[in-house]
Amino acid sequence: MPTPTESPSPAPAEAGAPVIEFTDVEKRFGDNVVLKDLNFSVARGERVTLIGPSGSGKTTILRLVMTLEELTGGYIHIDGEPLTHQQRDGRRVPVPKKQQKRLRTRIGMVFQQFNLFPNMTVLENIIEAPVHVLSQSKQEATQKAQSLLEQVGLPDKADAHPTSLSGGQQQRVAIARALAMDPEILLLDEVTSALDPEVVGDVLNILREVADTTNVTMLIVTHEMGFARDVSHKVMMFDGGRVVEEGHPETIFTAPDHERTQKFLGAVLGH
Ligand SMILES: Nc1ncnc2c1ncn2[C@@H]1O[C@H](COP(=O)(O)OP(=O)(O)OP(=O)(O)O)[C@@H](O)[C@H]1O
Repeated sequence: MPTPTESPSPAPAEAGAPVIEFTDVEKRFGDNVVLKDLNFSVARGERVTLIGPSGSGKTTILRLVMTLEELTGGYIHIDGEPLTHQQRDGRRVPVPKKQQKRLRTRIGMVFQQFNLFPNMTVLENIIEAPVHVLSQSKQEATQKAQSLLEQVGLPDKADAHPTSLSGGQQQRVAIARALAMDPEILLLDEVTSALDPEVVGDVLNILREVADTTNVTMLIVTHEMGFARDVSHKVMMFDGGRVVEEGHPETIFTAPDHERTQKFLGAVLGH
């Protein structure tokens, strides 16, 4: 198990078919082409950090996987199944909504701004999807929620409302809510960017533990390069809507003579 100072070993070679696959993905907002002919794949259990200049489309990639944005070109496959569009008789057509919904239940996302339901208690936030989407009994979902609240260090907050919690506490609830669905894929979108510096470490340690103790596939957008280095098997750098560099974090973060890497690290670290 990696300690916080070690990088993880490469993802297992037997990982097999990709669990996330982008094929010729294009995303445009009006005339603004954000992603163009984007191709990459992520193996099962692999943890990949996306880095790149502001506006390069990192968040958009996560939101496309979560089906929060409409895919304007190309294909995304989850575990070999088309997520939003497929080819039929040489044409690109949408997949049935039911299929999209089913695949989506296997994906969890934690957002920069927590996105908890303010009118629900912490417990209600966590059990909402397991009960309504996975049809778990309320009792089963509540039991699991309690254990997740312990895992994130908030065992006595089940009845609290999100607004009465600090940012760090809200983010821990959001992590518990994502984990309550037992996701195969966890998307982390700058999850510490809205937090006070003194609580960032606590939240990252919870996520380190998730990385150490589960086989969940992770796509991570973060400015916390220490965290990225500790948990990622791979770092992918984006620019101009494409992957311009990828590699093991040790290679990417420590290549002193690599001009482009240094430029990107400078950009993300604000140097
Ligand atoms: N809902 C939207 N409507 C219009 N344009 C959008 C929308 N969401 C994102 N964009 C545009 O897409 C581009 C990529 O945004 P995105 O947030 O994915 O970049 P990012 O790499 O995550 O940036 P940052 O590091 O600053 O968070 C930007 O030009 C942004 O303005």
